[in-house]
Amino acid sequence: MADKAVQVALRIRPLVTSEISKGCKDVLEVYPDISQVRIRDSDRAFTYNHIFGPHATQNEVFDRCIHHMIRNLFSGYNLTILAYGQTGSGKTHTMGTAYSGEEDMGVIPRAVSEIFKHVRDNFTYDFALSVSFMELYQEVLYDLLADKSREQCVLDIREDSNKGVLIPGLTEVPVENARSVLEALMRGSKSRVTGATNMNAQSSRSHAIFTINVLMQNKTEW
Ligand SMILES: Nc1ncnc2c1ncn2[C@@H]1O[C@H](COP(=O)(O)OP(=O)(O)OP(=O)(O)O)[C@@H](O)[C@H]1O
Repeated sequence: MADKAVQVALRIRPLVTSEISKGCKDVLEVYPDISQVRIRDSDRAFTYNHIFGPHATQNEVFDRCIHHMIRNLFSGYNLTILAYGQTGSGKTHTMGTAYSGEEDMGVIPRAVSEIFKHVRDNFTYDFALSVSFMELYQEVLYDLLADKSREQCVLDIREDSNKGVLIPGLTEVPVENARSVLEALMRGSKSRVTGATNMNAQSSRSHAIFTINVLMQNKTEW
């Protein structure tokens, strides 16, 4: 597991309509066999664990990068899926953070469905799952699942030498099925700050962390 503890995938999104109308062109050449991209007309090349070209589907991304890791959760490992990239590069689309129930689902809704498949198929353990959702905007942390006004949703970040980083007061919503997780995801997404940037008319303008906590206990130990 150690050599695979961190995997980096590159996803190249297709040009969006505004870019096509400005005459923008793709500048990356993909070499899937060696997991490499090269910048056209240059000698600069970059290698990743996985590369997805502009035509890759949401399903391919999930299947190749995430699906096999979900089961590690049930062996007690923490799993972080982090999307990183400049504004408009496709983080929200890939993660499915702005899930509305209609679009081609991104990573989070697919991961949620997979987690509940494991829970349903496992008869040895009892499970208690909960979710939290927070947003870091201009160095202030907000609780996206608290039923309060925005000003009352501000959270503190504290450090504890034993427990690491703590967020006292963060709302944790107990969830019993995939549907209730996705409802929490949609509810929290609506409270996020959005605005337009030069690169993205619907930019999120913040960092968001959606956490699923899985507590499992052997039925014979109760
Ligand atoms: N793989 C893809 N296929 C088709 N369209 C995509 C893809 N990835 C992103 N897009 C589109 O590109 C635009 C920008 O994507 P998105 O909002 O996900 O970017 P972002 O990285 O979250 O930006 P920001 O940091 O500004 O919030 C959106 O219109 C989105 O629908």
